Amino acid sequence: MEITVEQMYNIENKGHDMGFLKKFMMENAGAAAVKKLVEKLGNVESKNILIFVGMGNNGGDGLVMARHLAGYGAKVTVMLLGTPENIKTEESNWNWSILEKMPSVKLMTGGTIDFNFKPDVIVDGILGTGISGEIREPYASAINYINQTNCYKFAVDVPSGLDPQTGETANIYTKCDMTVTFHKMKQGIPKRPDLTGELFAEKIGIPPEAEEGIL
Ligand SMILES: NC(=O)C1=CN([C@@H]2O[C@H](COP(=O)(O)OP(=O)(O)OC[C@H]3O[C@@H](n4cnc5c(N)ncnc54)[C@H](OP(=O)(O)O)[C@@H]3O)[C@@H](O)[C@H]2O)[C@H](O)CC1
Ligand SMILES: [K+]
Repeated sequence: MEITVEQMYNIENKGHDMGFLKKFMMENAGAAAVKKLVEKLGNVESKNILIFVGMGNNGGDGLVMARHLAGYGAKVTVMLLGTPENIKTEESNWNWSILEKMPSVKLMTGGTIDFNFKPDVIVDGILGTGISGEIREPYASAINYINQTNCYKFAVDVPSGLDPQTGETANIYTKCDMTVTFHKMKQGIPKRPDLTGELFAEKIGIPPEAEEGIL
């Protein structure tokens, strides 16, 4: 079953109100994404994994992935596309704070695209269901870097720049090898298999009762 982005936000909010906090959804989303990525790649130990993180909860999912991937022994670098004080949500901030206590994860901020290593894997945690309009900097430079870099690319929830509701693309967008969306498939995502690559919808523990009156 495919649902609308509006339905997804309503289900998220109802689940949160039931006590299954967005922080728990984010944890399960990041964990599910890492499970699929590691299943696909096999051993990620010592692999250079570069995670681009937007300032919203798509970025938050990327922050959770960073922590889990460090646990698998990957060499993780997080590029926050802004400054930590401008992280939009409490649940994203919570995960950023954990990473600040983890020397095993390299944190970069501000969005200046300049790395002294070639990534084996890039994770696109830039934009998800909160996308609106032309892609602004530094998100645009990050998307261009991802498309210009030859490595395995993984999209969190949806390739950034692809509208998960309509399946239309913004002025620029990422082209990925795998996409993991959460809870249920959003209507626009399956329209662009050329951008999503292998596509999965993973459950993240939202109570089925959170869909009552919405689906
Ligand atoms: N569905 C679920 O059960 C869960 C979903 N999760 C993840 O949450 C995101 C949606 O998070 P949200 O914070 O609502 O939105 P995004 O992170 O996608 O984007 C918002 C940020 O992006 C900026 N933005 C928006 N459009 C543009 C643009 N064209 N150019 C540049 N920047 C843009 C926006 O900035 P503003 O200034 O506009 O506020 C925000 O900073 C969903 O996709 C999932 O990944 C939960 O984490 C887990 C459960
Ligand atoms: K994304």
